[in-house]
Amino acid sequence: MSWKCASKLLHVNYFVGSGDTCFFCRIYIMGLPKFTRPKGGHDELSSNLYVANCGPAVGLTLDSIASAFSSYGTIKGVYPADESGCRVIVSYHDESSAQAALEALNRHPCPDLGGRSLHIRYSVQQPLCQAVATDSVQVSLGASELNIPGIYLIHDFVSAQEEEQLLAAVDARPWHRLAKRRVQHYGYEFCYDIRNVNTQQQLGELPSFVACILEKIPLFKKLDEAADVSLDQLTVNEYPAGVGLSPHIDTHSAFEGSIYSLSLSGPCIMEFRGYSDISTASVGDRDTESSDNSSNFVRRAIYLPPRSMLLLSGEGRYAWQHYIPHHKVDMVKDTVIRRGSRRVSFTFRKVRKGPCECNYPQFCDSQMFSLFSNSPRKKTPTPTAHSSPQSVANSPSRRRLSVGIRHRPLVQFCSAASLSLDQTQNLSLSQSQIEAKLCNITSLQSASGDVCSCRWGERLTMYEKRKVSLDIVDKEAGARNKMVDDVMSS
Ligand SMILES: O=C(O)CCC(=O)C(=O)O
Ligand SMILES: [Fe+2]
Repeated sequence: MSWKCASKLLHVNYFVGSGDTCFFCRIYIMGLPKFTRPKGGHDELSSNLYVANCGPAVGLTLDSIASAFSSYGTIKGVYPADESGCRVIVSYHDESSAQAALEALNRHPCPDLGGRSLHIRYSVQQPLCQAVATDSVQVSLGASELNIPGIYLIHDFVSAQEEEQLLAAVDARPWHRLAKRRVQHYGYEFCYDIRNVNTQQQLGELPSFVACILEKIPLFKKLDEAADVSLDQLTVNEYPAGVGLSPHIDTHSAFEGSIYSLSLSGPCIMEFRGYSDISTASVGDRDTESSDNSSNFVRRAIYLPPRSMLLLSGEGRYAWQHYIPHHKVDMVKDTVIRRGSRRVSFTFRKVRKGPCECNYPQFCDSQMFSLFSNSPRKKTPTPTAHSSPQSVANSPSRRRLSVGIRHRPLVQFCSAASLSLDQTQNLSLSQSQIEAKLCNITSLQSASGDVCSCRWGERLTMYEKRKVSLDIVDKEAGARNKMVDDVMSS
């Protein structure tokens, strides 16, 4: 029996049975039901057997196992029970065959399987709906089906041989361990605490082993006008099987428009979360690891097979969060896939030298300030909700009052000014002093252009939660304007 690989009809017939690994994708295709590991000491009679000490990892092919067990009845199939390679499910048409096999083979050396002693129990079938995450969203196989402006996917961007060489190259270099995954940085280091790069410290050119990828980036030129920018930052992520990535938008001020992400070794589902009404979203919502107001979001998902290259640009890059659900099993169309191996991604970006001037100021850390200033506004998507930041900014009585800047500028500010967070309380600085301290936050400006005081108040305790605000309050305007605050925190 052969099964079709879910990676888009390309790898047909590389499965000899359900549960095998696709030669190309290294994913398990589970076209048939999943079985639970039997619990407790009392096995319930079943037509399915859970057989331990048996499988490809101990030198037994699925075919040889099927042949040995077929002496006791007609077999429906033999499937890996998990990713170990040494536990399988043998499924019979009837319970009596399973019972006969269990009695004959359990804990006895099995001559047809090299004398190996098997540990056999009855196994129960798990309903398909339990095998797949229940919160799943329909997964697209291509970018046009995904239908998010600015997101493109090219399959087979690198060859299998290039993939092997790329993996060998990074595996020969030191990994930096994060909580759930390992990373390597080239060009510039990406600092996860401030979600930005340290532009003062260049690590060097991108390594020569990625030349084969950089050469092909202009292939995207037809799709994305920014495709010929010279990319200078690379983050390599290694995700163990089933490990994902939290929702985020890559910091606007850190990187220029286009972001390229090459998937290697294993597949994943990447999900995207956009606001159903983009105008009501704000910069504070860029990173929502803990909050999940799902009714405001539109969710989409795309299947990223190994060797595919994803491009995030335009709206998809600036206004949609992307993330990888922590799933070991996903549903792609009507096929259940299991993430059976690590996934290694190469994410290429171009470090931004000036402020971001995108058309999505709601999500832009460079432009957050100007939402509240008198300066002429750039073209932005028209807001409709009357309580949106834009409408506040455009209302004369609300101008020149307050600005909220999240997390990264505050940390940058404190470290540049050699201040502890406590010292920022009631600190008085001129606008130019602040600008100078804030390094590359060149868009920072006071609405009135006067002396500002950096106030640091009740939100200090939220610092740990990365939701901190630095409020730069125009002194002339006096106390913070409550309405602006309300909008900021809504
Ligand atoms: O692993 C990936 O493909 C995405 C990585 C990513 O989004 C990031 O590093 O910001
Ligand atoms: Fe990202």
